[in-house]
Amino acid sequence: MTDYSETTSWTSFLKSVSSFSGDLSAFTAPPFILSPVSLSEFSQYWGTYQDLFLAIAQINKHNHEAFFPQIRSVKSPNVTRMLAVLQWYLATLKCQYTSRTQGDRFEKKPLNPFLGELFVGKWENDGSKKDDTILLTEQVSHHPPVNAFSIFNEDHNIRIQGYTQIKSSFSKTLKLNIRQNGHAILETNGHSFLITLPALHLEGIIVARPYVELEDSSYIQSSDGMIWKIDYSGKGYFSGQKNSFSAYLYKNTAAMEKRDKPLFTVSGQWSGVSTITDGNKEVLFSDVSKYKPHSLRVKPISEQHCLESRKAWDDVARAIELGDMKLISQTKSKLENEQRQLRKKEEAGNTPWQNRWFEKIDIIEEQIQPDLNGNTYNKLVALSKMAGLSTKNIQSGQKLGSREHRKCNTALHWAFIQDKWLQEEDIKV
Ligand SMILES: CCC(=O)OC[C@H](C)CC[C@H]1O[C@H]2C[C@H]3[C@@H]4CC=C5C[C@@H](O)CC[C@]5(C)[C@H]4CC[C@]3(C)[C@H]2[C@@H]1C
Repeated sequence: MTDYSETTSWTSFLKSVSSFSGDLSAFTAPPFILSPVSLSEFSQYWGTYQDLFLAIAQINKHNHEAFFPQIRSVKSPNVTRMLAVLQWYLATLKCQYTSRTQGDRFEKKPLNPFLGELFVGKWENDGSKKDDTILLTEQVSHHPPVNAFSIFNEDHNIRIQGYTQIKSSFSKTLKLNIRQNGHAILETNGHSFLITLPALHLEGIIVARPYVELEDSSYIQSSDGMIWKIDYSGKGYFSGQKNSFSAYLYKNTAAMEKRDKPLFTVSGQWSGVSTITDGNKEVLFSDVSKYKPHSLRVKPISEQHCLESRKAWDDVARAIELGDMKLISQTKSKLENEQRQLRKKEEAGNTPWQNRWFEKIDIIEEQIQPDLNGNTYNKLVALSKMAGLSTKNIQSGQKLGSREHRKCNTALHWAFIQDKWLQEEDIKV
């Protein structure tokens, strides 16, 4: 296991980050900390556990008791569905935040997606072609960097869409703090769920072996009224285990605010084993290592469009794999100059870049009404209202009436436009 912490490149890098706050891409980190993978690939983690994702769509009043036989007090399909959503969500956290640090690997700096960068793929499930789950991601903004995604399975009638905009800063103790604007909205068979994005930070930077730790709380608000509140903690938080959490299911937000007794409490490690209170017993709820991750099928680079991530970054990725700093900066500058030329041309011709499959929705100006039967953005307004959460452009999961909510007066969000995908002619999955 290589120890980079004593290398001059890492110590000088640490000196440079201590005055850092702002856009991660403003950094030239040493080659060993650069990842050949673009950040536009990270939205795939929402779909990696296909079995758990599709199970949410399969629950109904006839079969719901079969899903958590070990939990005696589950009586309704809605509660079963909320448990299945949490089980899938916990598995996505393991993917999102630990899949790159298995074994002796450590977190690296992903490539910073260019405006319009696309990453598409599919999970081939057993059934018909229509049973494939499709992943579409698009870098809808470069300043600030925003990645939007849509994952859908037609046969199972389940889809999730959302976007994330990360803001980063280094603390005095060289912890890299990451806050996310954005959200995810899951919809299936008339039920919808608003999922807020957790805050995180990177530990282990001093010793050049960074890994992610989640912090604070996030929420999952169901259109059925119930809400999960998930509190994160880790190693060092009152000497807890790393990747720890406690999730509380309330019948609605009022019960959560009043701190009524939760319907269920699930706790443990989101990257491992967790248990659930069932009456006065603790029973196993989830062991993420038992679930089969599904790898995403991505076309070979030779068949990809020039806007597709792995094709566009191929030269840079090879240079990073060679660890050749000169070649890395040459190939990166080539791509970045091409992008700068495009922006200049658009500005000169007054032809701004057109987003491909997503468009910006102004929740405030367009006065979008809360409507659980409306389109995804009526649902965003309705679910946020149910959860008492802000829909403004602030960190995900902040309460209405919070200082950030009062200080911000914009509410611009990114919506997936299905018709734009149906009319797509150049990009194949
Ligand atoms: C100055 C920045 C720098 O180079 O620091 C080097 C650090 C040692 C590496 C920091 C990088 O660590 C990566 C972890 C990435 C997050 C992982 C998962 C997710 C979830 C996904 O749904 C949205 C994106 C997000 C939040 C990633 C954001 C970017 C992170 C923090 C990378 C850091 C740059």
